[in-house]
Formats: sequence, structure tokens, C-alpha cells
Amino acid sequence: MDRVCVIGAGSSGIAACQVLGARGIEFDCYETGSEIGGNWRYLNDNGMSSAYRSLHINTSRQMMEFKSFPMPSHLPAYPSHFQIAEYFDDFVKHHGFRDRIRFRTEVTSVAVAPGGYLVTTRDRDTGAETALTYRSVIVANGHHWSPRMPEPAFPGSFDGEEMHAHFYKTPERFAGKKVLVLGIGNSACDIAVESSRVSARTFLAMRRGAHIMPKYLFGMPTDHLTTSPLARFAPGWLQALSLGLMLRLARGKVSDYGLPEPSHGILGAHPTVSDDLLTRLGHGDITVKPNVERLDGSGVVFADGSREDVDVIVYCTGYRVEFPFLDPTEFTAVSSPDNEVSLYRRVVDPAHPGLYFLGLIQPLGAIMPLAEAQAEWVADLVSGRGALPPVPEMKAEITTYRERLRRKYVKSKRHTLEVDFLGYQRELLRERRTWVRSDRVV
Ligand SMILES: NC(=O)C1=CN([C@@H]2O[C@H](COP(=O)(O)OP(=O)(O)OC[C@H]3O[C@@H](n4cnc5c(N)ncnc54)[C@H](OP(=O)(O)O)[C@@H]3O)[C@@H](O)[C@H]2O)C=CC1
Repeated sequence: MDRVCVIGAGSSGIAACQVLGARGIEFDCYETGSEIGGNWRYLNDNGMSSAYRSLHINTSRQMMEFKSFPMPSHLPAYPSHFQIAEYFDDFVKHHGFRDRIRFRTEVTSVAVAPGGYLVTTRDRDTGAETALTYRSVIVANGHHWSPRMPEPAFPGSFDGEEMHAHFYKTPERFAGKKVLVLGIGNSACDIAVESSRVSARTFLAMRRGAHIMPKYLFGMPTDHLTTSPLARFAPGWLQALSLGLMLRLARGKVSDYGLPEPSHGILGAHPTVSDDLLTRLGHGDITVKPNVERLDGSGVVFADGSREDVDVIVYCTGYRVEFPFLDPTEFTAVSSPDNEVSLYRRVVDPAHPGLYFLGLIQPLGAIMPLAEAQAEWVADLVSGRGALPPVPEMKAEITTYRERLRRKYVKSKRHTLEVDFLGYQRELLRERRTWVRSDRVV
């Protein structure tokens, strides 16, 4: 069987390596940095980690662990990035494939070539370039590393410091300053909370409200409730209703804390998870504002006409889906500036079979076990156990998925990759079973 190329040794890349290795499929994995872990490697020298010093995952340990190597039970319910990176190191050690990862090797181009894809790499230390053809390429370079600034940019000019959340590491730089944090996603909440402990003032501005999920509900990690056997098979509307009721009982309305009430349903947006935000709001240490209307020299004017002096603006405005090694005119399925991707089962571009995108999804839960499930699906295809349906069928599936997204989620560039954590795993498994039944096993 042909050797497979894996791009990236973050959580999805190592999931791919493990599955390929277990199936006896040879592979080369290229990683720009000196270590595995991707986003979860704090200060990763590949320059692509958005982790800050205090980052803890916001899904529980049981939700994020790889099936093939459960997280040790001595770890807390919500491990830190240090613990997660160590777990990934142990995962690779346990499965014994570290020697097949080429560290400090950047993939600079993947181009269509006879027999597959020509993958060009550059050794970061020597600058030496190598080009090899692979029939199958697994792209696992992550989608939370290329900062997206407000689009269009706010009018006016600002005299202070502007930064994107990607570059935020620790709060000391905010000491004694007036800080404006923009957005109401997970980065914004964590950074506003940290800033509020040291800054002179912290403003949190947003263009819409959000349902803030606590990490714990009734003494257990919230996602243990949302993936409980009862929730597993309940229809979406019942899940939303029961979660909404539980939140209302446990902590009231978000407007009780000064946040705008969201106009969308509780499962209509990627979840913002924070236990600390509501307390900091209750302490009066964070001031809530509507969106920025314009920058105004030493300050900012907000949509309600109010103006505040500000020293630093932190744009927690999300990330671009980007593949610097793919020519956007050839690989149009993943080159939309609005993060729209057109992939069969969120993995395959119908125009480029043999090229697989892993972890290019956003679940209400963690990516790792889903990347593992995707890797099994891909390994079936690579080994000939499975086969892709005809192109029109793949395109129809993509259209159906995008229509479902449009119906379910608030229109936003952050909701183009959403998948249902349990439903998506079932979907992949179902298709793998049909492959076995239809006797495609070789
Ligand atoms: N502890 C953890 O595990 C953490 C996980 N993460 C994850 O990382 C990913 C990225 O999160 P995050 O960095 O928060 O980014 P997100 O894309 O999730 O959120 C971006 C936020 O910025 C807002 N926004 C975007 N453009 C504008 C604009 N022009 N004006 C005003 N507001 C704007 C969005 O609003 P709108 O909804 O209207 O588009 C949204 O509130 C997510 O998957 C998140 O869950 C992040 C931090 C911590």
C-alpha cells in the first residue's frame, strides 16, 4: 500500500498517525515545530499556537481523550494545556511513532501531480527542499492559528495598542491599563476575566448576546449532562429545552449579570463556556458594551453612542481557515475568505480525492475523538475497505450539510464548521458499516 503524507502533528495529525500505524499503513508526518501538540503546545515554536498561559480546555477530560489511549484518571476534569501537551507526548510514546514525525519541516506546497499530490517540504534548519509524490495526503494543520480581524475594519483611527487574541499570553501587559476586549467567544471571556484582575478597567464589547455555559452543572462537568444516555437520543429541540431549563435554574438569565440576552436558541451558536465571567461581571470588574462603532483616537465610540478612553484593544474575533501550502485557485473547496468549506463528510473535496482534511470541524465538544473517528474513516478509504460515492452524491451531501448549518446556527464566519459531537461520530460509523456490508472489503 502507498505511503501516506500527514501534514501537522497537532491533535488531529497524531490521531491520523496512530490510526494509520495501527492499520499497518506507512506514513510520513511533517511538523513545522519542534514538538507535537499544535495549538495545545504553549509557545509552540511553529508560531501557530493560540494558547495562553492560563488556558484550560473547556470540554471535560472524558470528552476530549482519544479512545485508543484514555487520559489518566489523576488529571482534573478540565486539564491545562501543559497537561494536555504531556498527554499527547505520552500518546505518541505509547503508540511508538515519534520517529516517523519529521519535526522542524514545513510543508510549503501540495500540488496535483500524476499519481497523486506532489508535497514539497522545507527543512527549517538547513533550508533544504524536498519533493515527494503521495497518493494520499492528510491535511491536519488546524484552523485556530490565523487571526481574523474585524471585517470590515472599524472606521476611524486608534492611538493605543491593538492586538489579536492569538498573540495574548499573560495579563501583566494590561496592568493599570484600560482594556477593551471584543467578542463573546471563549477567547474573549477568558481574556476579559484575566484582564479584569490587573487592569484599571476592562470593557467587554459584543455584537450579539451569548448563552454562557458553566463548566459544572449540579456538581458534574456540563458536557457529562449534554452527552448523557438520555441526551444521546433526544431530539435537538428537547436537548435545547432541557439545557436551557437547567441553565436558568442554576444561574438565572445572562441579563441578570448585565449581558445582552441572546436572540438565538441555546444550541444556535458555538458554546461560550465560562464559570468566571459571570462572577467578574457581578463584582463590577468588567463593563459590558455593545459593538464598537468607530475608533476615536484615545478611545472608542460604541454602538449605543457612549465613548470610553481605551489603552489596548484585544480583538477576540476568531480565526481564518487557511492552507498556505494549497493554491486557492486549484483548491477552491477550502479557500473561501468566509471560512466556508465544501467537503464530503467534512473531510473530502470531491474534486480532489486522496486529499483528506482532518479536524476541520467545530463540535459542541472536543475535536480529538472526532479526528480519531475521521482517521478511521480515511484509513478505510486509503486501504480500499471503503470507497467514496459518486461526485453528485458527495455534492448533494455537502449541500444538505450546509443547509442544516444555515437552519441551525446564527449566521457567522465562526459557524461554518460546526458538527454535532455524537451525531457526527454516528454518521461516520454508519458509512463505514455500509462499506463493510457492501462487500467493499479487500
Ligand atoms: N478553553 C478553551 O478550550 C478555549 C477554546 N477556544 C476555542 O477556540 C476557537 C476560537 O475561539 P475565539 O477565539 O473565541 O473565536 P470565535 O470565532 O469563537 O468567536 C469570535 C467572536 O468575535 C465576534 N466577532 C467577530 N467579528 C466581529 C466584529 N467585526 N465585530 C464584533 N464582533 C465580532 C464573534 O461574533 P459573532 O458570533 O457575531 O460572529 C464572536 O463573538 C473556538 O472553537 C473556541 O471554542 C478559545 C478559547 C479557549
